[in-house]
Amino acid sequence: MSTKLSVNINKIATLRNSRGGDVPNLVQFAKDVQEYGAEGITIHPRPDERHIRYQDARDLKPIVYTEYNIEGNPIQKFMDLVLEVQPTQVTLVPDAVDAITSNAGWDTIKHKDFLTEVIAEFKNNGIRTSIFVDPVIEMIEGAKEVGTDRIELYTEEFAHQYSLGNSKAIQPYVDCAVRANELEIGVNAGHDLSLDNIAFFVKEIPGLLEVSIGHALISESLYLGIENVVNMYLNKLKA
Ligand SMILES: CC(=O)[C@@H](O)[C@H](O)COP(=O)(O)O
Ligand SMILES: NCC(=O)COP(=O)(O)O
Repeated sequence: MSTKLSVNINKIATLRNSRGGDVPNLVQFAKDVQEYGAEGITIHPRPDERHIRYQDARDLKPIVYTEYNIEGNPIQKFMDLVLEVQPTQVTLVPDAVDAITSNAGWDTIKHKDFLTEVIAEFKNNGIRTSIFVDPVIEMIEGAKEVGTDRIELYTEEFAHQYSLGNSKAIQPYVDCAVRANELEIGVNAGHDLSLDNIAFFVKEIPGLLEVSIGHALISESLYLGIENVVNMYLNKLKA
């Protein structure tokens, strides 16, 4: 079993929106990265539509033939969109509306009843569920209680520590992945993963099913080219 690469295209929408037109075209970009080898497309339509717009989620649906992952805080408007679009997977993220980016995982104990209800709604509609969590064992065990198919390990702290030379920061993620595997919860990961840290991360994490990568991948592509970078990630994931 190898780890799938899902390309988060939020930053393409950021660039598009900056001039008010349709360049770069988001749909064409999603078609192209799949052709280059991406095994999924991830988007994160935020309530203020600062980058991905709700209409983008609809426009992308017919052209995503790999895995389609829509991330977001399950406010009613988001839930309605996901149920309408029917992606492969929905990833629930407890974002504050004004957050500059995703910056925390779910408290799966405190929000057990809410998450149980929301997850059941998506699963009853045939959509695979994942929830964004910090690498804390109790949160993984809470994830089992709410019935999610998968978790997404929030990897910002790992990425930051790894960049400082502290590779031991991987340990909580290893422990949580082991526990998730024991509980038969699928393991995804994302946030600040990059060409610098991905090979080490994927080597150490047991049963890693998917990584979703956007900010670093798009930034690296400015220098190395998107087709080249997608294949660099694929090679590191399959090594
Ligand atoms: C949940 C997560 O860490 C990312 O998927 C998120 O989509 C990043 O959002 P921005 O692209 O708005 O920073
Ligand atoms: N879920 C993580 C994601 O989709 C992309 O996060 P990042 O690579 O933009 O930090």
